[in-house]
Amino acid sequence: MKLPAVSDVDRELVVNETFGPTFQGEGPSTGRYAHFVRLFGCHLSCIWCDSPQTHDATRCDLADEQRVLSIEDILSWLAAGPADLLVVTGGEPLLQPHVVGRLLGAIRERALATDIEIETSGTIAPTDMITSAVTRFNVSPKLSHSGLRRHQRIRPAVLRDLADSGKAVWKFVVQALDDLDEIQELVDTYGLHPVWVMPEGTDSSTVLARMRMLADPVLARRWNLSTRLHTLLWENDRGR
Ligand SMILES: Nc1nc2[nH]cc(C(=O)O)c2c(=O)[nH]1
Ligand code: SF4
Ligand SMILES: [Mg+2]
Repeated sequence: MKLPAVSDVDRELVVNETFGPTFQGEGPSTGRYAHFVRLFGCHLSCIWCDSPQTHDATRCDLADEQRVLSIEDILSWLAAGPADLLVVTGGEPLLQPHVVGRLLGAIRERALATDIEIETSGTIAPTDMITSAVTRFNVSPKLSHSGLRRHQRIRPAVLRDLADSGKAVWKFVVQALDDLDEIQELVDTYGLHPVWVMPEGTDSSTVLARMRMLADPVLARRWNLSTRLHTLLWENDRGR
């Protein structure tokens, strides 16, 4: 019997941009030398989304923002400038699970990155292949200020899956001090640990002001505080 050929869909990624070297700007690896693949597409629509070009046709010309790259294209790009940390972000990277799994497997096989992180909203469960390839999931469950309904942004089974992977950190985007109570409820309900709190903001003065507002209250809860280093350094520049 003739086996079906692997479909193109399994070999090709829909990408918004690749960039680096730069620094990982968020979460536990902040400051690390890093390369980024930003995948196209997101099923959510957070009011304050800082990457609308990945999915929001009302704000961006999406035809201009997407390109189809093969796994080999990305491997060649990484081989040309060897990565220490590869960050796969979006959009929502877990919308392309099969091809992302194959890509990450190939990167591991060829040792093209020391560590791999995925930035995800925590609303789509990762495949086993992805989970075994990554160093860490930086999971950002969205709070009510995202404008999303709770059932869109909080998927209990997915949160449990990610927590069970042993590779998740929980990075919450915060605008105001009241948001910390909302995080606490999610942390207590779903057993989320460790917690990272990160200010929402796409300009350095907002990020700094919110970090100053958050510092003591975050310490009081024994949580971690993330900056947005790329925003402090380069404001809202694309490809940084
Ligand atoms: N430097 C830098 N670090 C980042 N960490 C997460 C990012 C993202 O857009 O998900 C990001 C980004 O866009 N730039
Ligand atoms: S989940 Fe991320 S990419 Fe999607 S709309 Fe929200 S902030 Fe933007
Ligand atoms: Mg960003």
